Amino acid sequence: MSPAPEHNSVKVVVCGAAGGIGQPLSLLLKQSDLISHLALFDVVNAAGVAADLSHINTKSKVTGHGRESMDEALQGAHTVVIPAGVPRKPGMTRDDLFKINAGIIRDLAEGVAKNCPDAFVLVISNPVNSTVPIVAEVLKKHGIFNPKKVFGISTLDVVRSSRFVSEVIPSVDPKSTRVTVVGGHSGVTIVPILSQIPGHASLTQEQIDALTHRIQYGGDEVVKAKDGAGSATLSMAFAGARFTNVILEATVAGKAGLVESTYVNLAADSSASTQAFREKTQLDYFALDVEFGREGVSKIHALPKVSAYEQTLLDAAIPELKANIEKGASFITAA
Ligand SMILES: NC(=O)c1ccc[n+]([C@@H]2O[C@H](COP(=O)([O-])OP(=O)(O)OC[C@H]3O[C@@H](n4cnc5c(N)ncnc54)[C@H](O)[C@@H]3O)[C@@H](O)[C@H]2O)c1
Ligand SMILES: O=C(O)C[C@H](O)C(=O)O
Repeated sequence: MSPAPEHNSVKVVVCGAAGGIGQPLSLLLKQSDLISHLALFDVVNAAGVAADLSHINTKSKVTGHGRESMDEALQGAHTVVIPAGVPRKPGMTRDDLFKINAGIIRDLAEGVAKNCPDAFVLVISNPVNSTVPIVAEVLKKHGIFNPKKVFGISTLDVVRSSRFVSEVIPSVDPKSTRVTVVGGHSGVTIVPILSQIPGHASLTQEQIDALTHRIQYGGDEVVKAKDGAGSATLSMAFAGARFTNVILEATVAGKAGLVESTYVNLAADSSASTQAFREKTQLDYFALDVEFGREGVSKIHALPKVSAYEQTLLDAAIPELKANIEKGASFITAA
């Protein structure tokens, strides 16, 4: 077991820190007392963003690192958060981003292997269903993959679910109601388990259909509204900071019992129930509720009881997810 990091030696790196997500995410992370050094890496304008944030009177030191200094940025990191890469424009799927983002993620994962092999790696860049397997395969190639420490941030699906459900069921408080969202992070692979939320019985099937569709395609709503200027950035920064803070609270502050849905390698939990699920689905990655401890994943919660309707959603999600995972993994293994 690795020793708990001292609060004054927790370096968090944001890769893609000058982007639409990277800037507000870095701003939110600057507010954390658990971070002692916030390193901002980007191929453009990292120094400017870092200079700006460095004036905020919170605990962390802020440094900026440009194209030539990725190694310096990543050196000794505790946690690496990755929103680097291109976002969608109207008419594109997340998978259309693979051509450009796969190589960016591979190179960043190589940087992690070289400079901070023990780091927690939190991937935001799309297509998440494929970029997480890319990171894992690079780390496996170097013999350092720890499935308890690599995550796809699917928190935005959870955040949207809580908000959208509260608009339909007035008794639901969007802040305190956490909806379990499983599967992956794109279209039909996003499966919200609405049958488990309080007040579900009051929903008509038409409302369940509409809510499910809105959660699965919430990203498209933003892409359409931004009309060519990108995809969700502010809500993603909020979701990304929420997930990063959970990781820091569990691994640095030692807070027990924290649970968040995240896209994770199912080898992270060797329990019979997780391995039976892996066997049944034939999937190596799946978003499920995960409980965190000092070392990262402490437990992957079983898929909750699902309704017949949700089972049809899962049946549609699994083949697409499988193809997405294979595409990401083979980008490294077949190279
Ligand atoms: N997981 C999610 O729920 C979720 C939500 C929203 C967006 N995203 C994804 O996040 C990614 C970023 O979105 P955005 O709106 O911030 O895009 P953006 O274009 O505004 O910012 C991306 C940043 O990455 C930087 N970058 C590019 N290549 C890099 C490299 N090799 N190393 C370091 N930095 C590099 C760019 O210079 C830019 O500053 C996209 O792929 C998008 O699809 C994911
Ligand atoms: O929709 C996108 O492309 C960005 C992100 O994955 C989202 O869900 O908002």
